[in-house]
Amino acid sequence: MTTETLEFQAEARQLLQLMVHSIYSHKEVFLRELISNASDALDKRRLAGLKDESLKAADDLHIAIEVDKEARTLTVRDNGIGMSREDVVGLIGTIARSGTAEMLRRLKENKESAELIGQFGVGFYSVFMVAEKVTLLTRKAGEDEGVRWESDGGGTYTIETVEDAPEGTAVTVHLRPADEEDALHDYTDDQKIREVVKRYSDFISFPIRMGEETLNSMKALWARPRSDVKDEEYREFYRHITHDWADPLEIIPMRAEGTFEYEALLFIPSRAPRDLFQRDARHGVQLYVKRVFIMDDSRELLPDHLRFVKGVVDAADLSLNVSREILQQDRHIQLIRRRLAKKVLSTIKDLMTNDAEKYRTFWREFGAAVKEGLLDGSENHKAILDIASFASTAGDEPTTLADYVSRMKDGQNKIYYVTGESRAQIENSPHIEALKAKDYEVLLLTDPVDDIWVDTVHEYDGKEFQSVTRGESDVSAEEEVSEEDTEAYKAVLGWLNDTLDDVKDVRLTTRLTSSPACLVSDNDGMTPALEKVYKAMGQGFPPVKRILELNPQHPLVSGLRSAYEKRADDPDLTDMAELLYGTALLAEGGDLADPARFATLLADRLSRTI
Ligand SMILES: Nc1ncnc2c1ncn2[C@@H]1O[C@H](COP(=O)(O)OP(=O)(O)OP(=O)(O)O)[C@@H](O)[C@H]1O
Repeated sequence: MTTETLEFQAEARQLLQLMVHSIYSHKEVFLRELISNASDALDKRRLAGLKDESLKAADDLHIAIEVDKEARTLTVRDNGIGMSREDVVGLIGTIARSGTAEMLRRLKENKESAELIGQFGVGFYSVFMVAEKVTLLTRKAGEDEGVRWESDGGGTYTIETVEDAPEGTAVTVHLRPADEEDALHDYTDDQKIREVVKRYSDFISFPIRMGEETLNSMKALWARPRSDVKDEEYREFYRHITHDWADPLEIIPMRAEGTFEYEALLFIPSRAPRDLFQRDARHGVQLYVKRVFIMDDSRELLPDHLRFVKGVVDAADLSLNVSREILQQDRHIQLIRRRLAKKVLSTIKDLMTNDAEKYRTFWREFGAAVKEGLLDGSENHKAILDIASFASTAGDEPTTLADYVSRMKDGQNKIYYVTGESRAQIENSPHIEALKAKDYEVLLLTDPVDDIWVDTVHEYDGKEFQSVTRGESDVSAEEEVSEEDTEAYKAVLGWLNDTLDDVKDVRLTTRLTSSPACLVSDNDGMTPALEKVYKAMGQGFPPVKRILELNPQHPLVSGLRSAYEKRADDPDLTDMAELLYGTALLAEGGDLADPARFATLLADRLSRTI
């Protein structure tokens, strides 16, 4: 058979370089990675056999560890799904994993990169921390020919077809000489191997054998009572199923007995994945049926707004052949989903009371996703509002709604909020001046989803949500607009209304104390932030016109009035009107339609005042 020499893909080469020169002190994790891959391959093999008679799996699915002290090799062998030639080139020769570029960047930048390697969990390539050379022999289930792959971790690898490979995969590591100083232990030592397997891979559900001896207990972690399981075991398991290097924020074991039995072991990660808001991203938990792995990324078992939750659900009464379509309709699955969702939310509620810091991390990472649950008419609105927190004018720390309500002033009966892109942009918005003057608190909502749920959820604890940028102000620092002012401004307001094409109406307000003007929406009108959300979703709308509100107490506004009374035809006044409108737009963080024109008008005005 001819042997071909191929090059690793560029990113893969870089990663290999880092492995070969690694000074990471826990190099033994390479064994964890090989066992983890073998275990995944065995899961896939068993599943393939269930789905296709002709692929009926060998009875004895297992992992074997073989050592040759003379040759200084360690082999991890499985009789799992195996790989075809294309698989090997595609899976081993390249790195498709998302986030690799980011990982490489951080590894290169970071001085302590050695420790980061372990944290990232670099998979198969970690073997090059301990290997001079690696040989992989594999045959895919159902195929006749096998493949032999070999590399020393430099820029290339060789690959050849072989006739007599056993089904499954064997990875043979040609070990570098042991060097305790470099944290290179002797991985041909039985005792060391036992220790490493026990430490990292005890829960693997297939036997890991060395000679006659089985090294792992194989106990499914979710089937063991919590009091029996060490936190470290949970964390290893979490790493095994998620490939997340950071420890989970919270571990939630569950068990239901009775008519429909299931066990679940859920994890709340400590940070959000970068694709949390990508529609087609992989999310969800693993589904098992009576300890048999059925599928990854099952999104049917948790509502979408909890898609970041990881873990395992083992249902007793499902068919092993269950498909995603069946899952979507299955009554029991819906029941499980409701229970899991309730449990996750109640766990967060407990965190709020018992571990404020963890709660804050949770909400910072996942709050925006959880709030999506407020949109779907789900039964958990109340539970979600209870665990939500929001930035507010009351202080730097986010507040819960319950705390907001407890701080409400006498006479205040609504929960006021303003939406926008960032706290900095909205906390000084002119709209909240009057509320500030009265010392009313305003929630500062900055997630895109906030603009939508405030429309579907109308109240909390009997208190209505009220946007400060919509409708007539019902909170005035002063009295109502006086009749005198109404009369005096009638003419100039009419003229402004005709002059400014971009606004729907111009009126006086008492909601402003220090700003000259602001823009508000009709009570049922769309807010600018919501317009942006729709635009981002690809839904355009004709621009929605808003109402320009003026503060009659402001010298600019009263000045404009008296100027208009004296010289209504002066073209300068039109420029002033435009500047006034532009200022209101800028004050709320909006975008000017023609910034250059605004700047020219402003410069022109200013130069005349010098
Ligand atoms: N023993 C094996 N049997 C079958 N396929 C394997 C085996 N080892 C690796 N593979 C295939 O190669 C791919 C790459 O493995 P690698 O360990 O680099 O990444 P991963 O397992 O996907 O992610 P990670 O190791 O970071 O968890 C695997 O996803 C799998 O498809």
